[in-house]
Amino acid sequence: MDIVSVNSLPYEDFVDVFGNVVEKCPIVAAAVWSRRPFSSLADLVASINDFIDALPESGKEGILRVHPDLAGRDLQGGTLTPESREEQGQAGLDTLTTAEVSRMARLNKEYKDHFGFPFVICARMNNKAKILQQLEKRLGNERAHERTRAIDEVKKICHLRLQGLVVPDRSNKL
Ligand SMILES: NC(=O)N[C@H]1NC(=O)NC1=O
Repeated sequence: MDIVSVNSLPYEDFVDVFGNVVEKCPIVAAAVWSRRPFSSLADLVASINDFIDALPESGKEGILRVHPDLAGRDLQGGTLTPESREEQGQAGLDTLTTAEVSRMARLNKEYKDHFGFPFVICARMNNKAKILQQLEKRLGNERAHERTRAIDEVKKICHLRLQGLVVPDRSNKL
């Protein structure tokens, strides 16, 4: 879809198409619809990022809390969103050894117990080794810093999901 078509979508269709660019947060798409027309894909990305940045810290933590664990119960039970399933698969999280699954589960729990939200990282920009390494490293961060770090990852995931939905603008190709 090009940006002209994006701008012509009624809000119901806009939310159907973009409702999961931020995992399980269709309210983000519903909110930014009123910021149309978008001049480009980059403008749509910026509008979503601005909306997220303007949320209170509790809202940002809410966004983090609806993310599924990496290599967690939803992956094993087949209840991930299609987007998350694809991303976790690309990072190799669906082919972990039993020992790796246990290690991931232990670290995910430790992280969640410590921060009160799940560990979030853009799986497609990483692989299982890097994800485990980052999980251990970020456990040592101060809470406010880590919340910002995790929201930055949400933005990266969102950007890649949007790139899969909106064709680049013609002006960018010239
Ligand atoms: N917990 C977590 O990071 N989940 C997300 N990461 C990603 O790339 N897709 C997700 O669902």
